[in-house]
Amino acid sequence: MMVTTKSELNLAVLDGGPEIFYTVQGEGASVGRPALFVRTSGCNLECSWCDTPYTWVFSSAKAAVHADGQLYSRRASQTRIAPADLAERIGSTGSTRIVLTGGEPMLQQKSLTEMLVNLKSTHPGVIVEVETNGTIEPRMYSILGRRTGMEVLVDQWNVSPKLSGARNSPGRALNPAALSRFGGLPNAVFKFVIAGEKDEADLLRLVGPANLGLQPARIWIMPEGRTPEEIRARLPRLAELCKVHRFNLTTRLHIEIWGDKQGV
Ligand SMILES: Nc1nc2[nH]cc(C(=O)O)c2c(=O)[nH]1
Ligand code: SF4
Ligand SMILES: [Mg+2]
Repeated sequence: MMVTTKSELNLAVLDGGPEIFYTVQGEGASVGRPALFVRTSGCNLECSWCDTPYTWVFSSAKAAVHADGQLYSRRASQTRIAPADLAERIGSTGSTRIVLTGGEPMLQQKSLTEMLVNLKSTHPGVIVEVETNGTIEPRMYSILGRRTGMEVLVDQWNVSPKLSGARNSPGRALNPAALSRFGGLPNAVFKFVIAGEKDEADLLRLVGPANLGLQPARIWIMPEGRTPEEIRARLPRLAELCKVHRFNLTTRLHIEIWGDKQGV
């Protein structure tokens, strides 16, 4: 049975409709895998190097903290869709791998839970990945008399805690309770954007035994950069860091292929 409620999802806009696009996963543990991306709008962080500012820079105060300094119109940048309608749209593409990203998708986890209950009931084989900044823990909800939530519906969590190079206000980017919760999920992998040497030190402290105590095999490190040149310039140093600490290295494959474009 379809779940229908009034809680609509807020998605980013691409070509006048919701931002849904078929591409290859460009980052992290599933890099290179074909997948349908769905981009939610809205974020609880304000990363200076964010490559999707059109999902959250809707005030001049926010424009002032982003590297581009550009202000976006909320009206033009957001569109609403019912969870059941989104599930229908995703299902009709025949895609077998879905990546929910943002913005921060976990801000809308109740509506996404409804969407996924619908999608997985009609298309049980689809694999769902979520890109999250790791500040918001998954919760359980009662839907059609069943307890369910993202924790049971998501196949792979790509958790990307933000380090000091992202320049969020102190204490905001790292939620220790949420991070240790994700750390305890067997299907969560971690992806760290490295924007400079300070981020390398932050990373070693955060993943080390005194903090998260993450196994290096679950950690991917990725260069910050919105051009192929920036990414290539940073990769050699990150490769050495991976060799020393046994982290995994990821490029930003979609940037290398298509550049910094929306919908790829
Ligand atoms: N191809 C591609 N791979 C991605 N992996 C994570 C992305 C994101 O924006 O979260 C992303 C994206 O925007 N495009
Ligand atoms: S958490 Fe992600 S979407 Fe939000 S500001 Fe940072 S990079 Fe952008
Ligand atoms: Mg992206």
